[in-house]
Amino acid sequence: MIAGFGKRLAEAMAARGPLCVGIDPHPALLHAWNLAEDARGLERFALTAVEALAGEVAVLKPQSAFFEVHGSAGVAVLERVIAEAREAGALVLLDVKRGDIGSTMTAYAMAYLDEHSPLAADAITVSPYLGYGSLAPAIGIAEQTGRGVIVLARTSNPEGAELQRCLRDSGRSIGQSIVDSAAETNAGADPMGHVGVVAGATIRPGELDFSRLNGPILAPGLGAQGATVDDLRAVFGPALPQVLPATARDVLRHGPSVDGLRSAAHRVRDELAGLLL
Ligand SMILES: O=c1ccn([C@@H]2O[C@H](COP(=O)(O)O)[C@@H](O)[C@H]2O)c(=O)[nH]1
Repeated sequence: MIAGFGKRLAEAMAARGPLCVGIDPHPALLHAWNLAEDARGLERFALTAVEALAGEVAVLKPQSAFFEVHGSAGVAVLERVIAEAREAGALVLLDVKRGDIGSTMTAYAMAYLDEHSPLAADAITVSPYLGYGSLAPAIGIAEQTGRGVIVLARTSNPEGAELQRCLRDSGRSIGQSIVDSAAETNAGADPMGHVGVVAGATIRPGELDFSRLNGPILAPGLGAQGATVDDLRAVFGPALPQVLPATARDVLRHGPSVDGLRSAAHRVRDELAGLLL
């Protein structure tokens, strides 16, 4: 039986350090790497990032939007990126932020979490805007296939606060209620469950209580969005062992040299190593 995503992620973080690097082929980065803004440029960019990083960091996070923008050729590149990164030993978290009514959610789950799909990653990001319960098909299929689902709770962008900090009747914020729902799903899992949450490294310290989560916390916002390692310490405190800090542009701007990308990732990884001391 395949091990659960929580266990696989905990092992990868212990072996390689807790760093997730995003593969975000922004047009500006393609230009900076002297690549054409087309599917061939995309392919060179993304596979260079895989070559440089897949043997080094715990998790690679391709941003689906930057592949989809190139149509079917871009999606074909994404399929290769997922396969080659996994082959080289990285866990692949596909940042695709899907969410829909349950019956459609099943199709999304089959597309990204079923073993036989060409787009199957180790985990995906999902949006709970249609209700945490609507994500049940993805959560169930992920559990069966040893994969993970990372639910947006309190995103790193400044606009996220207006919705995610709103209080529900229970007095909890929407973001906190997502964390609490994930905690219910993960209860009893060891070392942690397969349902994670997104909580930006940019949010205010003390906004969320992760004490019952028992699952991974994807923390984007490090680097280009302004968050620092000190912010991670302040925001996540005792939950730091579950935190997977994520950064994309801050590493990718050191390409196209494979050594440059690798050194940049190592610098961030080494800085993060001090977090748990
Ligand atoms: O709350 C969120 C959720 C996802 N993201 C994604 O992460 C990367 C961030 O890239 P940087 O270059 O490190 O800023 C990007 O793909 C976002 O879509 C996020 O930033 N915040």
